Amino acid sequence: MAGLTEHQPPLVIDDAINNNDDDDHDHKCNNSENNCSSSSSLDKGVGGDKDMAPVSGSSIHRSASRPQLDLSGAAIQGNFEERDPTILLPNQSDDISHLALDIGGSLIKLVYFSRHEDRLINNRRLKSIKERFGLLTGNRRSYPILGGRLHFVKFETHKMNECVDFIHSKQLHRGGMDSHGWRSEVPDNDNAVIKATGGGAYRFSDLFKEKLGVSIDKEDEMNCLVAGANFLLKAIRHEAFTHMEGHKEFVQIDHNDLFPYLLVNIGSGVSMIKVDGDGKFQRVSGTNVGGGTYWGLGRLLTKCKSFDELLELSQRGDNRTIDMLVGDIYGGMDYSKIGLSASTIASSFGKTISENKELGDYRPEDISLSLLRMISYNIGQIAYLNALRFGLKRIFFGGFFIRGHAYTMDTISFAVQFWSKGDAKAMFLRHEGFLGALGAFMSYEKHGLDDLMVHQLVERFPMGAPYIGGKIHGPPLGDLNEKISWMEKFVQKGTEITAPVPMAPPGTTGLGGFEVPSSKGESLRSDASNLNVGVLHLVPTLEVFPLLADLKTYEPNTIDLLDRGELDYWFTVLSAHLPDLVDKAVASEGGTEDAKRRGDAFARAFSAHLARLMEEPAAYGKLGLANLLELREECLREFYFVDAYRSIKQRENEASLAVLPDLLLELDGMNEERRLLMLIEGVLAANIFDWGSRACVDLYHKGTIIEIYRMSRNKMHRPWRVDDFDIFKERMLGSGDTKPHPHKRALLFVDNSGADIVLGMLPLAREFLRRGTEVVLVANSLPALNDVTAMELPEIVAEAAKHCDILRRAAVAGGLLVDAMISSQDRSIDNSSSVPLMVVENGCGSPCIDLRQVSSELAAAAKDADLIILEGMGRSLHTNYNAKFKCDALKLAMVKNQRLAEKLIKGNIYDCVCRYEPAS
Ligand SMILES: Nc1ncnc2c1ncn2[C@@H]1O[C@H](COP(=O)(O)OP(=O)(O)O)[C@@H](O)[C@H]1O
Ligand SMILES: CC(C)(COP(=O)(O)O)[C@@H](O)C(=O)NCCC(=O)O
Ligand SMILES: [Mn+2]
Repeated sequence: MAGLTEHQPPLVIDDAINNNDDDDHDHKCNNSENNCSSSSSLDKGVGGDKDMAPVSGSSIHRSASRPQLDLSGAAIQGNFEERDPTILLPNQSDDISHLALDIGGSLIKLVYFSRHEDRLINNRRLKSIKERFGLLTGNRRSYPILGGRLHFVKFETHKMNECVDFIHSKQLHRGGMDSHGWRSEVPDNDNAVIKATGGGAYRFSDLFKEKLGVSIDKEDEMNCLVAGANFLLKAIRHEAFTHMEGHKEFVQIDHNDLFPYLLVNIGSGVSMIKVDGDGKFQRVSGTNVGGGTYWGLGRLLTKCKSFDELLELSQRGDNRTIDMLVGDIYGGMDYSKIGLSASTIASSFGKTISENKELGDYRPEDISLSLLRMISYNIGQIAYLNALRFGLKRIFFGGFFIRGHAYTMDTISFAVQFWSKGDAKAMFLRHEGFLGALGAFMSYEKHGLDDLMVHQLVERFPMGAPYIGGKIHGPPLGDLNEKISWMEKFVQKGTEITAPVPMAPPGTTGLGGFEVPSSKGESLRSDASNLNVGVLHLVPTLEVFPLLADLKTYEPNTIDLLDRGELDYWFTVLSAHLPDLVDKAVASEGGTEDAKRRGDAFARAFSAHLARLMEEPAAYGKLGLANLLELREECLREFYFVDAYRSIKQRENEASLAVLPDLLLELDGMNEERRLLMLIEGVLAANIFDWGSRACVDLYHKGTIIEIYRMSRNKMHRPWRVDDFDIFKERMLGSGDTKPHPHKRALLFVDNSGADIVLGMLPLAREFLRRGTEVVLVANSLPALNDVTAMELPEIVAEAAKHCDILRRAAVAGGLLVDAMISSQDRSIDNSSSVPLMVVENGCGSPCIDLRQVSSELAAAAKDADLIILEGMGRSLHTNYNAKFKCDALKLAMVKNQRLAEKLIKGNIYDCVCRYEPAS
């Protein structure tokens, strides 16, 4: 649709409990043998149809802990004999709840929320776990917002008709509010009310009534700006950042120390608001020289057709031809006595008076830059003066004038820094232009957004849409086909993918002067501001892992990609892995034409993200290796690759289960001490099955799964590179006559499918069970590489339990084995005679884990745990290697990457880590 001047990715609000949702309802899954089955392996019971891949539950998850596609009631449409028949997803819905507008002098900002029906939890394992940990008994708060997304769109105000058409085409105006403040599905909208703020709420009130039949409920603009800013600053981890000399840094906001601050909203005009708390504020100043001035004057002086064009021109400008500099007045010298360098602007546009030149004699590029600097600097200065007036140290800048533009932010920051002598700080917001609209949205009563916590929001990155900037028809995540064609179109505009956003430091002289922007690229990329904003999913059930020793100092990432060498290395590794991954992904969906198209689009989208991050590592927030690895998984899901390694996982599970009985027999013939060593060795050896590691994948060509496993075991010589085994053994077995009490509950964070889980972690779990320690297997909510998921574990455990009484009784006690397997009489006997073996999902879909955001069931399971075992590179090295816990912690991994081995443990590839840290 032509009316969209630019697109902002949606703030996605979603829910973990309800296995429902997705707005991509018209995607057709064209593959009969794959994942579009309507029932899961669990629903079928253990030992069910082996031909069905044990991957999905009642829904296919697409984002961490957030189910995306509702497959319930899925049915083949048309001829069953046909190859690749279309499957309908009748319950896939995308009903719209709220719409709020901010109609400003230049732009209309639109925020709308789409939600999804609550669905029943029909997963037995989940139900049993939730019952066990009291998660179904009403001790959680009830969340009024469950499932859905917040979408952000903007239009130019003079194209109001297109905005109205957009609202109409999406039927965003239909329906009134129900008792929860939600839009109810009433067909007629006589009483429908839309919240709106900004001057246009008054100006266009009649038009809305006339064209859409809705009334506008006007909300105070300042109120909305403040509400929007407070929400963003409290609820989003990487919302605010500083930007100085091309360097962007995220600011951790302490919620208890947020107020007071100065909010400077640079829209058409500029408002400066002193904010003292929620709803407590005062508009203390403003200036009429704002975004409208830049856009208006700039248009007149340069004949630019769009704001972006004007901004883009400034990239190639040199303001020295327009501005009168200190050096011009002082014969090329600094005026150092008062701290002014020769390149300081003495008078904006000052040079244009003295020469005998017409407008046409000046380069539009230079004019645009002078204008941009004049206005940005002026606003920065006035903002600082107001901060000074009220003793405020922090100034947050919002409004669409900023547009994520590096030079604008640097100029403002410079002004604040220069005049305050470093005392006050300019900060910017990633959702810069949507503060008012968000505030209007929040003014709907009982929406539940205002008491959200940081850990309940998961940020994802927008795919597809951001890359084509202006000409977008709807929210980027709306429709798979559209998404793919965006990526396809993008190939034609190929250069833009890698065209750098000019982010190079402008280079200040340090004395108040700026050099010209040293732009790397030819143009301002149209998606520059879009890509700064991630997609936010609200997952009300996420919690902080309660066993973290100190949340404040916890940093999940071991490797900080701000180190350029590291970033370059991982960029190369992930790029090199891409073709292979695409092959696997396409094959996992049956290798159809549709799958190939999606595979192609995925590769492009992921490459584009990598390229973007290479240019600006902080584009999406603070970047660590875990974020990159997660981005890859999210990107796969974005293009509907549900589980790229599905068949590999299945094959490896089967091969490993076949040799498990022999292994258990061998272990049972050993004494305790030897057995414990063998078990830990076994975990480390089996961790070699990692399809994310280039080196390991190369190895797999050299033998069968079992041969590689044996080879790996045979190479397990102690001491390992990090070897705390003896301390761990002492805690487990004691020394001399002292027999320590067994742990009460162990949380085993498992990693890969196949040998890793079956021959490594399950036998270890069995040892704990044998010793009377309850075991909780903690596995991914969503697939990531070849990692085993919580959904797949019950079936694996059931298979293993066929050969092992300890596992069987514990699995029964833990509610893992379903009725089909045993009679209820057996169950009651078994229940009383074993500690339970349980499975919980961890709340994420990545090979790494950020323990600030885990599933509520994991958090509940952690309450009684006194030992945690983190296994695998992703969970115990890339993330959490330095994490400290309130309980005993064992970190086990084989290092399958040479660079990491050198850096982290001063060792080599295939070295092992057995790090044990007693409770701190
Ligand atoms: N695509 C765009 N079209 C027009 N103006 C834009 C665009 N992107 C950024 N701007 C800048 O943003 C300003 C509007 O900011 P905004 O926060 O929306 O304020 P308002 O509510 O007054 O419209 C414009 O005056 C212009 O400087
Ligand atoms: C993605 C991984 C962390 C998974 O490792 P795991 O947690 O399974 O031990 C690992 O495969 C990895 O770091 N790969 C990097 C790429 C490479 O070395 O080729
Ligand atoms: Mn793994």
